[in-house]
Amino acid sequence: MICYYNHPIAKPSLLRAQNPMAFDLSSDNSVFRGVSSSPPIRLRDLVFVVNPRGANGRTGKEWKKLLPYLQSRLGSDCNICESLTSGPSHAIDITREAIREGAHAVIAVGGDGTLHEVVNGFFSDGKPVANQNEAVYSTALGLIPLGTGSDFARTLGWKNDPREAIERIAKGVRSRIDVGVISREAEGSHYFINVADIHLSAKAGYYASRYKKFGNMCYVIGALQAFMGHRNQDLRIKVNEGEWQTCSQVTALCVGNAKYFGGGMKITPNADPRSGSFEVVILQDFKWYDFLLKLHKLYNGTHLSVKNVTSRNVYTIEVDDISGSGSIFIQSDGEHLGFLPRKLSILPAAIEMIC
Ligand SMILES: Nc1ncnc2c1ncn2[C@@H]1O[C@H](COP(=O)(O)OP(=O)(O)OP(=O)(O)O)[C@@H](O)[C@H]1O
Repeated sequence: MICYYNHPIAKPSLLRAQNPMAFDLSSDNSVFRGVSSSPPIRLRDLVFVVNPRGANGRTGKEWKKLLPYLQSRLGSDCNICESLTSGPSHAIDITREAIREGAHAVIAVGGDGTLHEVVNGFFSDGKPVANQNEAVYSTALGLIPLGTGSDFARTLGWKNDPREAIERIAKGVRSRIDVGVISREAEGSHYFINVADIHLSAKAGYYASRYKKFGNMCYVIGALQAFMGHRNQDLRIKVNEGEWQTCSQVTALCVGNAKYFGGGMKITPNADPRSGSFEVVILQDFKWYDFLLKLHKLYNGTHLSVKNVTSRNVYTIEVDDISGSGSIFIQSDGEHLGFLPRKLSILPAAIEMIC
């Protein structure tokens, strides 16, 4: 059965079974019982958070076509709740509400931006969102990749095939997946599942978001625009709570929980979201022509052997903008987070994901 969940503020009651002929809602909100004398049937509540505007509207169209298949494949075991997002950040609210109501899984349907918002919805005020039904299970994250870039799916080796994604959801196998927690002075925590990055790449991402109608080319256009007026900056970093060290003339600093950003650029090729650590790749003293000459290496992940590119495996990293310029862009999974404050730290956290 399908329940529709299209309100700006998610309505808890819509998580329940809707067909009284088939199911009788028990006093226990989390259990649906058959009306016959058969033993209790536990249906999994799956909340699909769909960005109808993802991939220039393709996500919404594909989702409509997919829904009958989803219903036939999962409908006998699951309550399928569809929730269409109405705009940026809505997926965060829907996810928090669904977790509080005891959903078994919240499934992001769209691109990396939607996935990023759903991941952020797993947390609130710096803590994991708690299920208010005191259920013994925790809510898992799921993904049907239907966006422009699908960078996270790429890291896990998943094809952009929604039916394959539905098979994964049907099997329901869960794994622990890392997420990065960004903490800034005077700001709440922010979470990423792909890559958090600082300076040129973040500025490029900011401009790229204006050219989404050009598909993956938007990232190249954004990068070229970002180089205009760009200046490399000295930064200090502290990894694994060790000593502060200066990194001179930083072009970009990328913290990878997963391997890709920018629609297929393999920026942190050794990152693994199941490892409990991040790969930090730092590009130093790059000129605009270095970027053009080495672009293909950034895409295929062979840039680590290039001069002025370093990579290290870290558990935590702190970044200090010693210039105090306040003009260094930061982004988290492609979301523009403003400018680097004097201090920023990145730590690991984890959630369960249907893999
Ligand atoms: N109804 C909506 N209208 C406009 N924007 C929306 C709506 N719902 C969500 N969004 C925003 O759209 C952004 C991009 O969505 P999404 O990631 O699904 O697609 P994409 O940009 O095509 O894919 P990718 O991020 O993989 O490149 C999200 O970060 C979200 O803030």
